[in-house]
Amino acid sequence: MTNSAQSSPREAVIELKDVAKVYRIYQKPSDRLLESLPFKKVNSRVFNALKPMSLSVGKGEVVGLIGRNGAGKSTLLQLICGTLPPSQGEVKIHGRIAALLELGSGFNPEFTGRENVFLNGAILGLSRQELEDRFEEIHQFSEIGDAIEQPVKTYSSGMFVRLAFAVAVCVDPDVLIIDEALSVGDGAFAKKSFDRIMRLKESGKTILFCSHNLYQIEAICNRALWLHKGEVIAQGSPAEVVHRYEGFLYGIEQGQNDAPVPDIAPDPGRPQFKSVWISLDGQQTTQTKIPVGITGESTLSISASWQGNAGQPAPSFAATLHSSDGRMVASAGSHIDLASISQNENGQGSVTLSFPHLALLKGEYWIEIYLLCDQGILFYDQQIPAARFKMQSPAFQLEQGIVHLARQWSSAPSLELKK
Ligand SMILES: Nc1ncnc2c1ncn2[C@@H]1O[C@H](COP(=O)(O)OP(=O)(O)OP(=O)(O)O)[C@@H](O)[C@H]1O
Repeated sequence: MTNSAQSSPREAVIELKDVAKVYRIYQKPSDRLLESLPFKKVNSRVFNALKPMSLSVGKGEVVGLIGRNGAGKSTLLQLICGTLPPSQGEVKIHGRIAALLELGSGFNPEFTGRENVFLNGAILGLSRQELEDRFEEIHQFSEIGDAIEQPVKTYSSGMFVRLAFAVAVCVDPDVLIIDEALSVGDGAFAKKSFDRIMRLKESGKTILFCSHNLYQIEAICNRALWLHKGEVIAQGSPAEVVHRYEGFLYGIEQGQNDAPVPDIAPDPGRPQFKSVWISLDGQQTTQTKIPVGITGESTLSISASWQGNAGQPAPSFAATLHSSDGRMVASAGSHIDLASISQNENGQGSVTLSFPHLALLKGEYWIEIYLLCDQGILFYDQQIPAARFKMQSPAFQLEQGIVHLARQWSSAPSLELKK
């Protein structure tokens, strides 16, 4: 892992050399105009949204940008897309770049959806004929129906996203840039979009996206880049970078660093939890905070029901177990364990995950639960915490740590141990 410029061994499709973005901040908006007048002195200060950085992204790489709000992720993506000019340095892109940045950016509000498809496609370098050939696919993908003939200023934000997404993925881009777009749109569309992104990834396209969803970064990317206050703090394998970043966020929660952690907001329209219940040794409890202690012999079960979308694959269910200091002790996901999850034709289903002989040592714990897409990457809903409980393990009273591991001992009255 490194925090300096990193060049990819693959053929580079994105190259940034010493690129920086500086904003001048004025006390009043009118000061910006006044400054252009000769001999007029106004108060302003310089803000480094992105400090000088170099970056090389190879063909077929999927790079995830992480960092807190205001870290410079969108700024970096906009510099790469060319929608923002750098204050210094050079940006080189080899190939066609399609981007999903701000909602509706690149669309002319007065033009119809159809006209915007042609305008956008032309900007991306497609000929009229190529666009005519692809128009039906784009229209179908967007699912906006007759609204394609209406000016886009009449569109809802959902319709905007659908059309923008359809254009971006159907124009056969070499590079796809996505600013948190994986989390927009309703359940069925988000899933379809996500599948399309995975297809682009599998076909060797280069993808750059930013997300606050660290699990998604680890699951999809082959490189992660952590930005903080306009600077690259670390880049390298997603598992390592996310681990370091999580440590930093954990420091924030403990008051050692300086800001709250952003939450993943569930979107309406996506599969959602309906009810969650906990059972101890088969006895259902109505409380999600179990007041009594659980011993190392107990079986703890967590059950959940959900309302999903009819005609969509059943979601995946995952749970994480945390100790009272916030550390994740264990996790389980139906997509990892290849557990079968079923739902009815109306998209309703339920699941129970049991931990027999819960071998945790004394202390307080909590469980978080998640509903994800069938591949276990796209988040639909979460409950944090879903349950809190206290372990009492009289049998292991003096043991220290978090978990009681099954063990065997051997000893010999000599210096030789049996192999
Ligand atoms: N036009 C502008 N003028 C001045 N400052 C700006 C301008 N645009 C962005 N900034 C500042 O640059 C910094 C980086 O912003 P950016 O949007 O890139 O962050 P981000 O990491 O994408 O955050 P988020 O996760 O909230 O989207 C922020 O402090 C932001 O306020």
